[in-house]
Amino acid sequence: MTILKKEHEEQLVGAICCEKIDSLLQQSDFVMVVVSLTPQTHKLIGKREMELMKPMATLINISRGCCLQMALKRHFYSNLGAVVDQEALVRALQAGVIRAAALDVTYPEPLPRLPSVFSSQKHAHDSAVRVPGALREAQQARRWQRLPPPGFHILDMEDQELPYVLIDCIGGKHGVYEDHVEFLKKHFCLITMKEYLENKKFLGEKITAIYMWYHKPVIDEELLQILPNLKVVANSGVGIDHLDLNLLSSFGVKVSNTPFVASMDTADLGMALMLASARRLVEGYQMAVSPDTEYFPADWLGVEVSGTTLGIIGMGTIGYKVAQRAKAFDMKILYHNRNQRNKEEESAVGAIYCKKIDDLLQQSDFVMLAVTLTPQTHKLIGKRELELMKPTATLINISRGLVVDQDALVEALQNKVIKAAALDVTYPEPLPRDHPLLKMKNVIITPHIGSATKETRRLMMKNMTESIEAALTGLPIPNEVLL
Ligand SMILES: O=CC(=O)O
Repeated sequence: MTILKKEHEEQLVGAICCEKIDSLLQQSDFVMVVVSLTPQTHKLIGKREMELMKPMATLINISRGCCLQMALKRHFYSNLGAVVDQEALVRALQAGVIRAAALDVTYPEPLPRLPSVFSSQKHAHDSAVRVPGALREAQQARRWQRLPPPGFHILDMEDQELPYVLIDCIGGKHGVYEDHVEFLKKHFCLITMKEYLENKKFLGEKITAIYMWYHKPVIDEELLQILPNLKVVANSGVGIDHLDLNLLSSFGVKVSNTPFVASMDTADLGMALMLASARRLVEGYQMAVSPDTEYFPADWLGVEVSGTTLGIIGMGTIGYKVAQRAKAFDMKILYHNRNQRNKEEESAVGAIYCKKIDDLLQQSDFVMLAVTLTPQTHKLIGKRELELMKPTATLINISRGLVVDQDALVEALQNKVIKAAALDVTYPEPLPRDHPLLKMKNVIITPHIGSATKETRRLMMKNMTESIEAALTGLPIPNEVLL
């Protein structure tokens, strides 16, 4: 807040000083508490402050939950304890005043085991302090399933003016999000797979586009044969490895994807996986909430990220955004890519090109995979490549599971050829529940969530709409995937 007084320091990091804490609280999506605990900062963030925060905001505390000296001298500081008023925080989280909290510090430490809102709530096994927002979203998702799909009327005159676009279904686990439907219905007459199957002959002739939301509906030759007027498949996300581009092209069907909107979120997730793996976040969380924890051991260590070497394999839009983020962590950045980036792009992030992937593998502390899955990148990282990596290195995969030879990875982790892995993607997805990767402490796995944020998914939907409209009016298709 008030520490960055000098203008040049502010400019260096692009920080804006808020003289009043209130204005910071009101504007921030994430509020990170980094102050020392003093009598002045004691319970600096209380009920009033939390109520000033956005309902979607997250409070992060890496300063002090409690100060040992103060705890010891509790009789002197009977009303001292922490920078955050923890009781107020619990109430704020329970009431949905703020979305979430992420705490490296609490008072006391560890928190009392049971009963405690931090360890005893219904969803205490989730990897975060309770998040009322997430509960709300789950309830909403359930509500979607209960609602009948929005009506589709073939005879509606207004609908007939709109292009007929095939979707898989609405709502549920795999369907088009219900809150996207209002927007989509302004542009298209949406036909669900179920409706199409019930009226194949009529609708087959009318459908001119497929809106492929997370790989659904599945497109095969049989479907293409029944859709003679199909012009375009708009695919959500970046990866198109689930599509047979040659087959689509042989039917004269164009394809688009949404490579740019998903790149920031995917790069963020790459960083999150790298940090979480290095700092053993998942294990740490489990220790913090375990009913058996009596003290926090001082010999429980992770490895540092700042100042180490990151090797990025695949320097496309996502890889480059990872590099931009890693630069802020003072990392040495190596990259391997089919094509070398130009000098300006390289120096903007301080990245060094490795023409040979082997050089990158040998030098990196973290190897991050951000390539597209193609026949050339299929099992790009196998036994040989893993053996080239440092025994202290971590492999992070935010691209596609099949870029890595998964059996070789299991073996490398078991034999300590490399230290750890953090994977957003595997094959298959999800992994069979008895898969060895699921049992390893040095492996973090997330459920393919690179682009899984509300805003990005909405932007994706808008991109897909633009691509369909362009294709149907004969305009150049934004983000057309070329063979
Ligand atoms: O994996 C996600 C995507 O391809 O966008």
